[in-house]
Amino acid sequence: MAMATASASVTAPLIPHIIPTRFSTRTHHARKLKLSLHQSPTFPPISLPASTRSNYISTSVSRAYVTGPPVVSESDPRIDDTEPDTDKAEASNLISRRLLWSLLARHKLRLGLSVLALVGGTTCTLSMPIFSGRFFEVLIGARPEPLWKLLSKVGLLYSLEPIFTVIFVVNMNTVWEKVMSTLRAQIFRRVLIQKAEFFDRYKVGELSGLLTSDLGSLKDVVSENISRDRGFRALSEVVGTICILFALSPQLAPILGLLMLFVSVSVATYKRSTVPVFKAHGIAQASMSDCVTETFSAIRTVRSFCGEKRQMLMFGSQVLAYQKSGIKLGTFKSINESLTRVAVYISLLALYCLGGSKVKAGELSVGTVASFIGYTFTLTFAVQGLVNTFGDLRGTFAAVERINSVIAGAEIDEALAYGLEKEIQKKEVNDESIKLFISNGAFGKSQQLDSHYMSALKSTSDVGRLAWSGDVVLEDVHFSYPLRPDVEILNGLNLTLKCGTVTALVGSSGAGKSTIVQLLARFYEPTRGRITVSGEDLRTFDKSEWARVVSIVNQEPVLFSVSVGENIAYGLPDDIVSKDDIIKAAKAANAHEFIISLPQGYDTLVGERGGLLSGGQRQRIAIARALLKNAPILILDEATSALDAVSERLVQDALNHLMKGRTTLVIAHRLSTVQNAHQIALCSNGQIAELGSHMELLARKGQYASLVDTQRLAFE
Ligand SMILES: Nc1ncnc2c1ncn2[C@@H]1O[C@H](COP(=O)(O)OP(=O)(O)OP(=O)(O)O)[C@@H](O)[C@H]1O
Repeated sequence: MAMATASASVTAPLIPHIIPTRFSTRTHHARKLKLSLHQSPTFPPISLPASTRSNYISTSVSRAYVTGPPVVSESDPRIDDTEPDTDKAEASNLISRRLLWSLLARHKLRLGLSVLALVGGTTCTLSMPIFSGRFFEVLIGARPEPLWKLLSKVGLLYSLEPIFTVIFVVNMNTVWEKVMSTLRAQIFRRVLIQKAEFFDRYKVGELSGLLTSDLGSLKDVVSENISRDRGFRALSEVVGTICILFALSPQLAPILGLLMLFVSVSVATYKRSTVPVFKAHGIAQASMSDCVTETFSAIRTVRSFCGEKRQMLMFGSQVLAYQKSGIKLGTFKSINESLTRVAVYISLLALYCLGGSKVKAGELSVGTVASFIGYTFTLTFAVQGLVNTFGDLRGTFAAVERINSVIAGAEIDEALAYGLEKEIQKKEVNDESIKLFISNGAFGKSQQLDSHYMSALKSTSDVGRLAWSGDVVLEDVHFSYPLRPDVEILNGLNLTLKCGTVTALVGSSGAGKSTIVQLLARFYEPTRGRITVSGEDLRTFDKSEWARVVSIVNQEPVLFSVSVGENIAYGLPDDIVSKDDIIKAAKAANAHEFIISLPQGYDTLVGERGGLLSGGQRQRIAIARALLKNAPILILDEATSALDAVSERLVQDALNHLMKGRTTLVIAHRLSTVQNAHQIALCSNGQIAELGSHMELLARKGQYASLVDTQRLAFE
């Protein structure tokens, strides 16, 4: 583009008009589950790997579903899980041609207007050289038309062309921005409802790349190609120019037109082949900036190791690499720019020779040759724009394939997806940002909510009531992480968390304590066995409902980079939380005092992941957040080891307050917590090996007693 503009400025004096981006005992449940994995009523069906399917249809899973009636009868048409292969392929591709068309079809009026403006603008552009030719003919007296009349027509063309351009660009851009917003929102939602193993498999950077650079490439294919010398306009200008050349001079057009096409395509293809040089310069710049970021973010480590010289060496070599690629880039830039001119010069020279001789022989008018000069420029720039557009398309196809391959190979967490769908539907339809996530059928029939499945799930009030009044029981729980299916982490674990009491979970590192927490939080589901609350299998509740009754406070709580107040209010993300409630929660969490001493009090920003606060402050905010949430079940990864004595006491007081009256499971790190718990469970070899009070377990002189012996100091 820059090159084209530069070249255009050279030619501008010659030709003034060239101015150049988702239950009973037996196999029903297993079948239903298998089905729903294939035929999500909310999202396009996803084909599962064979290993995953067999997990879901194992008898142990059906055993898990012993609480409710069968949801889907044998006659239900959805039981048939065979689908045509083409449908499967189409369904697994989130971004398909069909989807893009259906999203574009929502903007028929704007698209129609764009097409009209494109035709109008191209007509104006392509008419200009004709009028230039006539202008010369009038000047030399070869055309008996008054000059003012001709100039007024030229003036009209000059006024209309920019108007058509504005109408075309504004409408195309608006339509594409809207399509891209819907796509971006839907991909975000699709990633958000993936099973936990999806996030084990892909790095955060890879996922954010899908939504930023990959989707950005799809956006650019239109946004960057609606300018005068790219995309549709370039295509229409190339086709139009060739037609006009033939109409003006059937003798000259085959030779000149083909020559111009050949030269322009060759130059444009060569220029396109230099794109890696431009990219290499960008990569050199990125490495230089990575080096700066790494050095200054780890400045204390650099200083403590006297690493300044090493960092200088590293930065120096990056600077030299950047310099080298910059010089190379400059050379290629100038070659590219010159080549554009060479393309124009060759075409012009051929025109002067052939056209000139025809004029001399009286076979062609001066005006026609003058028009040909204009078309030489139009064709040269339009062809180069077109080659660039095709190059962009290649990158876009690769990006779309990347998005589709990541999404197609993944499984939607259905219990989460259904709950989310219900939530979205509850929201005010006027809320613009939620509207983006409502696909209105654009993502296929399967996007509609399966009310049959939904009605089978227990209502929200049920979960809350059951969790506040009943025990949470892990019954014969077996579990392997999906990414390591051969390694059984839990093998027939049984544990009852008595309602309103504290259970301390202890065990050696890697025993599976955090895994139990992950299952209780339903980040993963047991491979065999079940977890119940008041006797009801957790899988009969959608995950959003379950999430509302469980609070988790981690060892290293993650805060969002918003204000302290907003972080506490996140305990109830869908509600408007009053400042009084936030302060109440903060006070109960021993956090109020330090918060009001911050520069902007509750409005103080906490920085990335809460980095502007101390570890103890972050934990107390997380505790305040959990207090505000007021969930009946509490999971605590007690961690006070990193805190000083004062912080530790403040955090411990806050935790004691939080645990009161709740069914609590705490991965205990401190002896005092273990001693004060109603029961202690020792996890070993994927099972609860010992269970009882501190004194009972000590008297047993088993693993717990030796753990206390060997780690007494750590506990205290
Ligand atoms: N996402 C995962 N995918 C695969 N394996 C995992 C995953 N998370 C944990 N594991 C494995 O599961 C086993 C149990 O890990 P877990 O984190 O539950 O132990 P833990 O008792 O909490 O240990 P610690 O006290 O050190 O935190 C370990 O062998 C670990 O490597």
